[in-house]
Order: sequence, then structure tokens, then C-alpha cells
Amino acid sequence: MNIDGVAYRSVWVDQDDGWSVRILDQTRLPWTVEILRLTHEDEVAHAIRSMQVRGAPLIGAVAAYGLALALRRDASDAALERVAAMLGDTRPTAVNLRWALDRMLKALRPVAAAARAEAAYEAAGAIAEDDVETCRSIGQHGLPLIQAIAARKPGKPVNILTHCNTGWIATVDYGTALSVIYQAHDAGIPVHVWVDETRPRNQGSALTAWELGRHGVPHTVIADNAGGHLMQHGEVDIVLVGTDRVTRQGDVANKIGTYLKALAAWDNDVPFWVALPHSTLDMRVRDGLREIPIEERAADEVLNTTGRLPSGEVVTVRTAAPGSAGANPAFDVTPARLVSGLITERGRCDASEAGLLGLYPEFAALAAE
Ligand SMILES: CSC[C@H]1O[C@H](OP(=O)(O)O)[C@H](O)[C@@H]1O
Repeated sequence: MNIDGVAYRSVWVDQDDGWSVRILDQTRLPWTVEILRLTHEDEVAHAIRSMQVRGAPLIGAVAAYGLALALRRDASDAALERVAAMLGDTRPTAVNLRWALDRMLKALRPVAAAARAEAAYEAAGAIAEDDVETCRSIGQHGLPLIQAIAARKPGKPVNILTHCNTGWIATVDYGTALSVIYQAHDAGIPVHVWVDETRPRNQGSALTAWELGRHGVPHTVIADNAGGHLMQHGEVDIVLVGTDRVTRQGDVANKIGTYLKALAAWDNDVPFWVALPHSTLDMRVRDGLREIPIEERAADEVLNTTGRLPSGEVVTVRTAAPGSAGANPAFDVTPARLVSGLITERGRCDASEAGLLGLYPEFAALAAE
């Protein structure tokens, strides 16, 4: 997508040196657009853990480039396995991280050490290009959902509620749920987005609101707890979210608070759709609630908040009572029964094993494991 008319992706290889990796530092948004130059796999690991880069598809792509950076210095079998394991341990919930590293290992293990670094950049680049086309296609397959709602309310905006950030900065480009919104907006369909602030890291109020504002998409930031009220009063036509892992029975792991939105949507007959690329599918897992590892992040993310003073200084302040403890599960699991459907690069399907295998028949063997 673009920033002030300049086209960007959220990760790329530096064109000047041909090997270092560039990312947007998402912890600086929406206040400043800061581009970081990563030269070592440890910097990549830090960028993922600290959420300088975040978003399920993006952390997979960035980790793939992190492996390429490591192999420039040491392309031995031991280094390949060690660095892949280290990067794979940075965050546990988004399956895209494992998917990307597994794809890199499969491509690189057969390659002679002398040729591995070049092959790694090619494989990481292929992952990035795959994500761009995949996310563009997700937007196309989700568009009919918005068109159908618009047809029922001519001249009025389609009100979409979204949670967290699923935009172009959560992927290599286009986004997932936001790819649908961008394509609807660009097709001239009047849309309005209720943007969940998405405590505690505020991916909604800081990142989604920033993205939508730059693209000219009408939107309103709301407290996470306001969504149910808006649904009760007919202010939400559809809920569109992303995901970090979808199981073979259609359970959906996503940013904390998604499950509560799904419950409110179910109770108010509001369609609840989940957008995902193939790299977010985990057909080896059936029961998401019991099998998906949920990342527990630092309590300080809940006890504090970060913002900008009138002076322009960005500061972090404590909002919780002194001495109080905090708990910070970063994701939750929405059972398939609460999901209206899944939007993928291959089309839309039910949140079920049959629905997923209808779009991805080649995964049947995996589902049988
Ligand atoms: C394009 S899916 C992005 C997905 O990842 C986010 O998590 P995080 O910001 O912690 O990386 C969130 O769950 C989004 O739905």
C-alpha cells in the first residue's frame, strides 16, 4: 500500500546493499513512520518479540528473511537448524511463523552450504510474493459479501466492525480482513468501519485507524467493549476479522477479545467472517481451544499505555493502580460454531473441515494425521 503517495510493503530487501532487511517499526506508529534496517537474525527475533513487526503473515515472512541473514554468515546445517528454531520460538500462536520456517527448511536442507544464502533470499522472496498475491485475492473473495449488504441498503454505508489490525502492515501487502474493506472502498461501495481499539497494544486505534485514515476509508475508533452495544442497536452489518491460526474444524485463534465479538454477533444475528491466507491454516490441529498455544505477554502491556503528549513526546504511563498485578493473554479462540464463514485466497467456505477441504483438498492427508 502507500504512505503519502509512496508505495510500500511492510518488509523488503534493501535495494542499496541487496541483503539487509527493511521493516516499518510498528511500535512507532501512528506517530512516526520509522524504517528499520535489520542485519542480523537476533534483530529479527527482537523485532518479532517486541512487535516492531506483527501480524500473522508478516512475522512468517520476516522470520524467513531472518534465516537468510543468518545464512550469509554461517550456512552450515547446524546454523540452519539452530536459527530456524530460535526464530520459531519468538511467538507461539500465529502458525504462519512455523509455516514459513518449515517452508524455508524444506527448500534449504537439500542445498549445498555454499549456495544456501542465495537460495534463502529466493525462498523468502517467494514467501513474500505469495503473501502479496494471496492477500489481494482474499480481498476479491470477500468483496461480494460487502456488495450484497450494500445492495440491501442503497445509499447508506455498510457498517463493518473489525478487531485488531489485519491491514497491509499485518501482511506483506494488502492485508486480510482490511483487504476486503480496501477493495470495497476502492470499488466505490460506501463503507464505514468501527475500529476496536484492541487493548492492550491498541493495534486498532493506533494501526488500523492509521491505515484506514491514509486510505481515506471512513472509520470510528471505539472501546473494545462497545461492539456488543452497537450490534444490539443495528449499527453493525458485518464483523470482519483476521486470524493467527485456523484449525481443521474451523476454530479461530485471533487477538484477545475476538471471541467476545463473536458471541455478541451470534446473539444479534450479525454475520461474523474471518479472513485468512493458506499460511494461517493448521490442519494438524482440530480442537483450537485445547490445542492452540496462547501467547502470554508482559503484564506491563495491560498496566501501562503509550501515547503522545501535546508536546509531541511519546511516553508510556501507568494506568492501573500502583501495586496491582496484571494478566495479558494475547489471543483467544473462537469456536467454529460462532463463525459465519471463512474468506480465503481460494474463495469462501464454511468454518468446518468439509468447508476447508473443499477449498484445499490437498490438505486432506494432513487432516488425517
Ligand atoms: C493478518 S492477521 C493479523 C492478526 O495478527 C494480530 O496479532 P498481533 O498483532 O499480536 O501480531 C491479530 O491477531 C490479527 O488478527
